[in-house]
Amino acid sequence: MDKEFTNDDEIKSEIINLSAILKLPKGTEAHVSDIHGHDEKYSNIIRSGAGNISRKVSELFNGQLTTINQKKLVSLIYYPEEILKKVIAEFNEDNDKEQWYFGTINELIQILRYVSNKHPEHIINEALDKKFKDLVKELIFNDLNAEDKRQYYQEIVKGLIKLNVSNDFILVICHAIQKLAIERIHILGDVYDFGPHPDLIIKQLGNSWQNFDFEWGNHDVLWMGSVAGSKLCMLNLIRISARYHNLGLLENVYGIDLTSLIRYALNRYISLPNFEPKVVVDGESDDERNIDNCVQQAAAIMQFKLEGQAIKRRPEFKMDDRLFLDKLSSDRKKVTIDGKSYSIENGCFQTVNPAKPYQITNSERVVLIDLINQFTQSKKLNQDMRFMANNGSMYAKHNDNLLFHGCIPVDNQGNFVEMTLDGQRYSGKELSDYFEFILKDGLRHPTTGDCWNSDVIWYLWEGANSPLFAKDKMRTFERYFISDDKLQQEHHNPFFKLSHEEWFVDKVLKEFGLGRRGHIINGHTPAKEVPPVRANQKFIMVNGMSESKVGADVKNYALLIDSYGMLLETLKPFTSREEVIKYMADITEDRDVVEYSSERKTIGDTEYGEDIKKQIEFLSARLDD
Ligand SMILES: O=P(O)(O)OC[C@H]1O[C@](O)(COP(=O)(O)O)[C@@H](O)[C@@H]1O
Ligand SMILES: [Mn+2]
Repeated sequence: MDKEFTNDDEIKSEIINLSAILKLPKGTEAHVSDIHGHDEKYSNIIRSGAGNISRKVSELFNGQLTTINQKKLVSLIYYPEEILKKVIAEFNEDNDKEQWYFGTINELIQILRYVSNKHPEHIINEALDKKFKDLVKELIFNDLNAEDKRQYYQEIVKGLIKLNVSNDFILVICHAIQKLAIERIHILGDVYDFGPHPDLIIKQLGNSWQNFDFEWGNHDVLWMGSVAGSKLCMLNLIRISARYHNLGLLENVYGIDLTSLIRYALNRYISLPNFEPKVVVDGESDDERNIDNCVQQAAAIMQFKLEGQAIKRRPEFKMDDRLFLDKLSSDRKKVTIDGKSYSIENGCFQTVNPAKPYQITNSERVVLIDLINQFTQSKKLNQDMRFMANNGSMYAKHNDNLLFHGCIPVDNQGNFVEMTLDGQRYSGKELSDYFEFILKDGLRHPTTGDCWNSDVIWYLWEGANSPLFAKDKMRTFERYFISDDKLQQEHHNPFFKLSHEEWFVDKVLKEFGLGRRGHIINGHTPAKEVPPVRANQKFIMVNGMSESKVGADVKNYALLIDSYGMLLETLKPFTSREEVIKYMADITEDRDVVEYSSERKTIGDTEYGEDIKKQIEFLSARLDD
């Protein structure tokens, strides 16, 4: 309890206040996923309240404002700085401009009032910039349409225009609407990957007004694992960064000097078609493409070697079928897999010693030591990864719902898969708990040597029983070198097939101590052909934003849970901030009700409400003393 009370009256007043909060409608939660480092896309989601703001606007103004005027209002709320400039520049007459201010401020105040009605006054106070706090509150708590108040309101707006502060006033209201539209944001993994600025997402969250939590994704683990000292996590991360022309993030943001790696890569490798970076970036030079290509090869080969060592060190991971370097033919043009010989296309195995294929060379060792020291010591990387670790978990339970990135590994019958790790058997919830313990422990005790923590953290990236990877094998080797569709295919854990069945969802919820009225909400897997809502509305797959990786035909979603139920927002493909502003594009393409109850949920029905009830009990006990 933070507050100090000096007398019983103060305690009584607090009890009354807290009891009243319990009766307010439950705040809106937003679930998004797979941001993959695209900060502008993330910002677009936050500014639009994950679709909640346009919904509020249409609820309020359908029948009053045309669709185009609603659209203009909505984009003003999302990007007030830019849209204001654009709109104001279009007025020739002062009178028109004045009328616009009158109308717009009135509409914005109505929206702010609407999104405020769920929040206790102290939250509204926090959401408002102190510059105009009293004035805005005066307006939102009054009915401006009442005859005697209209005059009063008009004088206020006239004053704002006369004193030339109406733009600032609009900014304050728009920002407050953005803040109050969502109470908590759940980020279902893969904040990091190939996108240009995951660091800016972390920065935004650091200043976040909303409550938030991460449910880590497999890519996040690569980044956290690198800081914990896992060379395998680091090599995968570098390989992917080069593949998507994103090494600049490491160099410019995280201060990792890649000189030794680049020099080594250019020395030992020449560009190959199978290592062509997967994106073409405006203004990128041939030299840069060559670097991306060769670095990818250098990282891939070191990865395959160190993977071989880890697989042999850890038989319990059961990954022997991922050992390839000892199955190359002597001319390195063929590889034997499951007794069958396959042609290697564009191999780059010149540093692989046939006698000791998993041994790294001296030059590789020098590069690796340089890099892993830098990764574990980068101040900024440490800060951001600790932020991810401290605000995240393998899964979260929130108001009866179970949230995670990928899956809970099961067999075809839906039995939780057992793994023996460090002499103990784990499955289901306990397996996830164990992985979380190891990841956090690894970050608390970073070490660049080959240790248990590092190996387990790497397993989380690509092991068959990793809840975050959620597939059988990561076919990196096959996808680079063997042109055989079947061999390149990765198969999802049976969890996904079973996720259509209600009994199975109930079973998973039970495993995590949750009841049958809960839901499973996850990300990771783009819903291409399959519906995102399954198992009698108990399973919702929110794949937020990975269309840039898997193609534009994949739908993006955000799930909103408010006091009435659940809404699935189908998000429009995001191009860029400039385009969104230019076309005044809304975020939502479609909106589906997943669950609706006319009986509104209150804060009293939530976990936050449970905390408040405990506080009330505690305070009441003090009164009885
Ligand atoms: O498209 P790329 O760059 O080849 O990456 C494919 C790899 O990414 C993964 O899909 C993992 O990334 P996601 O978590 O974003 O799906 C692997 O399963 C797969 O091998
Ligand atoms: Mn993922």
